[in-house]
Amino acid sequence: MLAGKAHRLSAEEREQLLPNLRAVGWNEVDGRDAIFKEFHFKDFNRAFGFMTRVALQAEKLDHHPEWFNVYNKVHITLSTHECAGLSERDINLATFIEQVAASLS
Ligand SMILES: C[C@H](O)[C@H](O)[C@H]1CNC2=NC(N)=NC(=O)C2=N1
Repeated sequence: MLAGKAHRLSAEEREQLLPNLRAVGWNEVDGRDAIFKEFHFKDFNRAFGFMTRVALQAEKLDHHPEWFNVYNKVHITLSTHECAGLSERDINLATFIEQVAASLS
């Protein structure tokens, strides 16, 4: 799960890993090494159901999102404190988040 220390993704790793996430709406944050996406659901129930599933997995992975929710919207920023930037942990969590969102829409 948390195998060893997190390292900031290299340029090569970014080129390999980020396009898939960009293609589904994740963007790099200006002025900070992090990724961001805005999710919209049908209603609060769907949004909170989504957050609940993500929260349980985040706790399992010991890797947690920075997020903001109003009604049916959930804004998520992912970054890794340990390396002060984007690591593979963020990619893994974003990939899991996509699976949950797909199963709820
Ligand atoms: C002490 C604890 O393991 C760390 O603070 C974990 C918890 N959750 C985390 N979440 C995120 N997004 N980045 C981290 O570096 C991180 N570190």
